[in-house]
Amino acid sequence: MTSATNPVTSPPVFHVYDTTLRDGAQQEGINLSVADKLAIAPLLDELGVGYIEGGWPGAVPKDTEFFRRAAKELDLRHAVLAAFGATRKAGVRAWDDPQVRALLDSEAPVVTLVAKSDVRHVERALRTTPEEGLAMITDTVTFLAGEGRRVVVDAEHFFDGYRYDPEFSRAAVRAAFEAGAEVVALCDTNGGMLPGWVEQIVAELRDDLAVPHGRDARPGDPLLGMHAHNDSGCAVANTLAAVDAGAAHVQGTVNGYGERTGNVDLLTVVANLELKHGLRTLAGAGLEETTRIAHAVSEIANISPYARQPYVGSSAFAHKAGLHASAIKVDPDLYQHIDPTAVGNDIRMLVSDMAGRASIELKGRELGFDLSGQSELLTRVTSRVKDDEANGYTYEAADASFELLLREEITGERPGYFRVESWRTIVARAGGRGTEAEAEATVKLRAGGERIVTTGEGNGPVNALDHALRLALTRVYPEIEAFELIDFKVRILDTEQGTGAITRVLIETTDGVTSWSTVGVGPNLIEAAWEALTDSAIFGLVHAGVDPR
Ligand SMILES: CC(=O)SCCNC(=O)CCNC(=O)[C@H](O)C(C)(C)COP(=O)(O)OP(=O)(O)OC[C@H]1O[C@@H](n2cnc3c(N)ncnc32)[C@H](O)[C@@H]1OP(=O)(O)O
Ligand SMILES: CC(=O)C(=O)O
Repeated sequence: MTSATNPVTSPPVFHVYDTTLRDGAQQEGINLSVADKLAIAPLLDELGVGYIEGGWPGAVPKDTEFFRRAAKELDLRHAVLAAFGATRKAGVRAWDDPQVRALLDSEAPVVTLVAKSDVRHVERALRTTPEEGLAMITDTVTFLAGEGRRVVVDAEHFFDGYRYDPEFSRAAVRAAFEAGAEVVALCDTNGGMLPGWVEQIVAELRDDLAVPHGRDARPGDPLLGMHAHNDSGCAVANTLAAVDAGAAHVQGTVNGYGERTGNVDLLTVVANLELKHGLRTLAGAGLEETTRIAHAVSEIANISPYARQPYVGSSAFAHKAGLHASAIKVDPDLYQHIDPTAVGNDIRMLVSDMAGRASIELKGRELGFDLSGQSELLTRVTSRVKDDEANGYTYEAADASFELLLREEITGERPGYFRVESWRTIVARAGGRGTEAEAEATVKLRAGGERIVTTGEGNGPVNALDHALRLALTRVYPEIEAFELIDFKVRILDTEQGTGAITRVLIETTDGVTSWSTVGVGPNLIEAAWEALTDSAIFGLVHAGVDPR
């Protein structure tokens, strides 16, 4: 039912070229250390890309160091390293240009040269003639190929240049091939192309230069490649259009990191090529490791994963609408374009006011409860979820609270770890504005056959309540010590009845191994937080396998 097909063709020549460590690092907010790059490269190799562009040695000191250490420390099984740099400067000889020499010194087997292929850039940015612009390409490629390096040329601004003056852009690509470049990657540097334009230009250029179509290419043939940016939101479509038109080399970055709106997401491109086009493009662990590797790279880059990222995002196979769930119950493929396990991802059911009984049954299954055939229970839970959500709760962001609700409906009661008698909190400020507030909370509860009264302090009322609750429960349930509150979100909601605002609090707790989220709703922040805190403690104890004492 899914539109995916199994990989059927292994083209004799097809390059997956990763530039996360170079172009990806050009993203605002990313700053990769040498150690970060040395940690990401093996992940890319494990995925099975053919090329890892490590950076620009000679221009960026960290990148010079990366290549020095990579030669000693990396043991790549599938990928080769590529050093990125520019063609020689205008008016100097290639071997005299220190930046060209730095590319040789990097000892990378592949050198990728950014070359101007838009005549306006040659004249206005390089401030030289078209003839010298072409000579810069010819000389630099000839020199590096003569030194035994495999050369890729990134034809910068190729598409914009071709639309303005096709003759010069074509001549730039021809010059690169004639001087010995193995691949010329056509760059949509400004990211403004549309798929139809790309397809037409690549096809035209391939015909003009007699470059074989990717599907017919043999080792040693000149290859065209695609390097896309996402400024018009078409980077993936443009890359696929280039492949359709005969490109046999795709460049991109993990998670689409890159300048401005990013480079093309190489993971999406590869998943589309493998699962939709039936092309085997990866040499290593392959697609099933994609989700893990996407998240590992985002962890190292210190960028939160994007939930709605195609294929690998946590929402990529998350289903919210009740009607979807009812069909998924029959056959998951009815609402999925591929089997998520093909890319190492998983289906998830979201519980909300849009849920139906099928959603609850499937969510229950996900949580380990078989609710099939329990029609009355499913109806009860569904309507309780809808009522609660109308009152401000949100279960799709609080799986743990939903599980407690479900357990309560199944057994008729909440797990009885403790019984709260009362709680209160006060905030005091010693001086005026700018002085630190101090909060204190007192909790009275019954647990383990005793009455426990504790006082906790904190830098705010919720923090003080958390401390007091923990102090009380730890006496009977020392397991609580491992729990830590890691996220706290507050939202003020308007009630539908127009009786004023209510507050919703979502908290995330970890035991160091897993984490869980709970929700609380109340007329103010403190009451809402108290509900979320107590749910969090109960859920943590249930999942630690602790019996009520
Ligand atoms: C499209 C892309 O994303 S390509 C990758 C871009 N990445 C980066 O820029 C990151 C690393 N860059 C750097 O460290 C610096 O910008 C450097 C070292 C490359 C250049 O910095 P500087 O030496 O200070 O040069 P400056 O900024 O003054 O000017 C750039 C020079 O490169 C020349 N140049 C620019 N593009 C090219 C090119 N494709 N080929 C050859 N020369 C080029 C310019 O004409 C100018 O030459 P000039 O010094 O003779 O005037
Ligand atoms: C080379 C490159 O990164 C570009 O043209 O976008």
